[in-house]
Amino acid sequence: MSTTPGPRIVLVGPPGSGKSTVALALGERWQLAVRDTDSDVEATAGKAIAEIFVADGEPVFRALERDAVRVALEEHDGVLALGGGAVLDETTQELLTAYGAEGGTVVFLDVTLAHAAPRVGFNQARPLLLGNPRAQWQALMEARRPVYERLATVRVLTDGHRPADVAELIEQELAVLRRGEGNPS
Ligand SMILES: Nc1ncnc2c1ncn2[C@@H]1O[C@H](COP(=O)(O)OP(=O)(O)O)[C@@H](O)[C@H]1O
Ligand SMILES: O=C(O)C1=C[C@@H](OP(=O)(O)O)[C@@H](O)[C@H](O)C1
Ligand SMILES: [Mg+2]
Repeated sequence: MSTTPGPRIVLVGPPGSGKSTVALALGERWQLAVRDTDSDVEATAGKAIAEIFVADGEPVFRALERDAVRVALEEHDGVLALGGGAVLDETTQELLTAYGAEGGTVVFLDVTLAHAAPRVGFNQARPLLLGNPRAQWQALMEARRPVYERLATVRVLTDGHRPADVAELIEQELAVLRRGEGNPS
């Protein structure tokens, strides 16, 4: 296993890719603590994300999120799930690039619209998807895909896999990478 300081693994990807759920599955599988920056932001703000968007606006949410990611990368050593848009922040991009370069694992949980749609149900809990949720999701995925791909050290397509199976796929991918680097697992 990696001796890189910071989280054992960081999950990125669009809403509905399963970051929060797969983080819990990985935590269970590896017996590691699980942290989610969306929960950290809600705890700091004392309100739900949708409420922050409505009452304070997206820029306030993004600033809270930037701080939450920085702190979690510094002090969390288990499984870390980010919010889907966290990677758009430049500081966060720099931190994740450095983390990856030092041997950290950033997994891009990929998913197609057809599989993301039934998962998120496109309800009120995700304020960015209000209006025309499918079109919004597609537009944000198109804009973000290059960023997810650039920052990730591993990509796993989650279509048709249950969360526990995605956790297993991630473990398999990491084992393949370790073998490629000449390290016995
Ligand atoms: N691989 C999966 N297959 C089916 N449903 C999933 C999968 N991953 C997550 N879900 C469900 O989809 C919803 C959104 O998952 P979540 O983990 O919150 O995604 P994210 O954090 O990436 O937005 C949840 O209801 C969750 O139970
Ligand atoms: O994609 C985004 O910009 C967002 C994704 C959400 O997290 P999930 O990706 O965990 O749903 C949450 O951070 C917020 O609603 C904004
Ligand atoms: Mg989430």
